[in-house]
Amino acid sequence: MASQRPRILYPDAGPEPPYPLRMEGTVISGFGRGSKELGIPTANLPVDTTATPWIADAKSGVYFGWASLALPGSHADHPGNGGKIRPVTTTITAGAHEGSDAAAPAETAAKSETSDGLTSPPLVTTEISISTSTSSDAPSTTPPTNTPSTTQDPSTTTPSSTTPNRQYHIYPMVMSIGYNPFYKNSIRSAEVHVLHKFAADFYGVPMRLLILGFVREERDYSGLEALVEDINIDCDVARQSLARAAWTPREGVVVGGVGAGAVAGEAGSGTLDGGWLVRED
Ligand SMILES: Cc1cc2nc3c(=O)[nH]c(=O)nc-3n(C[C@H](O)[C@H](O)[C@H](O)COP(=O)(O)O)c2cc1C
Ligand SMILES: Nc1ncnc2c1ncn2[C@@H]1O[C@H](COP(=O)(O)OP(=O)(O)O)[C@@H](O)[C@H]1O
Repeated sequence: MASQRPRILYPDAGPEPPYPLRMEGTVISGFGRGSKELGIPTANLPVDTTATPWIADAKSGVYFGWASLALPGSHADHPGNGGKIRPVTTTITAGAHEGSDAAAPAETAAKSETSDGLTSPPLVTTEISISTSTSSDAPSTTPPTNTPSTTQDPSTTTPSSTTPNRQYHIYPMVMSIGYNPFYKNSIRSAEVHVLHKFAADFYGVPMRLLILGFVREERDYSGLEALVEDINIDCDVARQSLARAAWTPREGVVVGGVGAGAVAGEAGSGTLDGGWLVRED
């Protein structure tokens, strides 16, 4: 049963070779189904085997790790945007290896919050930063497309590719690499669900990924609800697996609060080398 899937993967000691794997690019549009059909938006990166040679041989499936985003200062979720961001105290889960059904029921999963980690049962108290926006989902302002674009989306955000000294902020993430057998895609995609509730889209924004482990193979499903249920469990697996010191970056701002004792904005909460995620271009 899906709910019996283990929630913590890999030893506490930290990622094992070939991880961490790195990938970076600019967020492009996909098929527009993530938000609308699944209630789980996914930020797509181009699958470019020149820029990312390892991806040619990477097993299709679900992975977890950390994403960093260089959001423009004008974006509501930019951590430096003091007017829109406030610290709150919340709780997160760690330690439930199996059996605890922390996943949202399939029928409520699409509308329940899956992207900010706030619905997990409590165990570890931490402090996180969240947007004060009351937006219940992440509506895309991008027109629907029939095929995923391979170029930068005409974004509503400020293009940051020309911005010097971009500042990256770190978020936990879960991602899919593959052909989405439920949708029978013919193009291989790399799509990241960031475990944070954003008030606005971030097409065109530079994103880096530090992939720390493999969760499961991609599957076909008899219905949308079963796919959403599994993705919600993937999110739980990522949150709980990352909530250990050796899996949490010691650098930068970790937004989302899954780190071992992590306090958003406080460096040094983990022992993982996350320098690449936040280094300036
Ligand atoms: C964590 C995660 C796991 C996923 N697992 C599967 C899967 O097992 N099978 C599948 O067909 N699609 C899977 N997907 C992909 C979704 O079907 C995909 O996000 C959706 O088609 C939206 O695509 P779009 O961004 O192009 O609109 C997964 C996505 C994520 C983020
Ligand atoms: N938590 C999130 N994780 C990933 N993308 C998000 C999130 N919140 C908002 N977004 C935005 O939503 C977009 C993805 O929406 P989606 O409906 O999957 O469309 P697309 O098929 O174009 O990727 C991302 O490119 C990003 O701009």
